[in-house]
Amino acid sequence: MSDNPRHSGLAVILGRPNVGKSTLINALVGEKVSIVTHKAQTTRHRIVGLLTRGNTQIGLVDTPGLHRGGGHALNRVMNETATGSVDGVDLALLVVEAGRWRDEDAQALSVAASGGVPVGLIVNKVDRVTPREALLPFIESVGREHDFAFVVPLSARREDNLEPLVEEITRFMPAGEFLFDDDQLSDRDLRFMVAETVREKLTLLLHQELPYSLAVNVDAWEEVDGLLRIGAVIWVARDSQKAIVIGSGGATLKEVGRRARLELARRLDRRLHLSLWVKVREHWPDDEAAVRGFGH
Ligand SMILES: Nc1nc2c(ncn2[C@@H]2O[C@H](COP(=O)(O)OP(=O)(O)OP(=O)(O)O)[C@@H](O)[C@H]2O)c(=O)[nH]1
Repeated sequence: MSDNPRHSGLAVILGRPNVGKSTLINALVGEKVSIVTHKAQTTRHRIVGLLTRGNTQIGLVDTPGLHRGGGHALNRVMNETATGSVDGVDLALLVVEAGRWRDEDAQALSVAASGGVPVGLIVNKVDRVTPREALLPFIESVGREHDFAFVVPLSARREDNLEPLVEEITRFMPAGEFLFDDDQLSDRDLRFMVAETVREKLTLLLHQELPYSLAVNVDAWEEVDGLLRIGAVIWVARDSQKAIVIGSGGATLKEVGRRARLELARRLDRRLHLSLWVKVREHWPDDEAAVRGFGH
């Protein structure tokens, strides 16, 4: 038995879109908790992934990417979510892309620093930089932007150099009982996980044509004799998008349902039936009430 006291806390992950935040969280937690695609703006929700190592439990808070401009209500809500997510955490982690520092990175840094907590710098995608020494001038120049608590260069995609990051984060977790159950991977409920899985399959299948203006809402959930029946609505903004989501002869929607069902049956470890409907709600990304109603 160890007498070491437990430590538990929250680390928020910030960074402009596409720097690899979701990939990093997935690599750290070792389970898919957030969707990853090649497109920016896929992470719209605040997500907590949990990492428990020995006596320390780290809650990772994901944020939507920080967007400039914010003409759409959707962007505004996303920026507010990102800004609010630094409140009440123990550590902020700023993720940047090796060799690329942009205005949006500076913006993300100012959000990270606004909480008054230590900010650690993560330089991701180092696999793209050869030779490795070419990284040093970049790290030095970004280091001048803020008094960072630490700097860890890594590759989230290749899961390279993650351990030093976990050690650094661990140093900033305050003493205290675990905030979450040991085996809990995500604080989001199962319905949310189902909605995200459906949205992910749609995003992957419709890559070029995909409207960002797409949301998934689980509205039926019933378990009878070991069979889980789930119903979900895919909301789109226009009739033309509805046609794209359904596909010729319903093929696209059917394939989305098939892929989502297979993955969910495996993850939830039970038999399930998934029904999907497509509904139109015009211009929902411009409608702040609708955006909030969808849980952003
Ligand atoms: N080469 C390389 N690519 C990476 C690495 N980490 C992530 N990527 C890629 O970068 C792209 C964006 O990754 P995401 O994890 O979706 O980025 P994000 O910061 O969560 O993006 P938003 O959801 O838009 O905020 C994906 O194509 C990833 O595969 C890495 O270490 N090396």
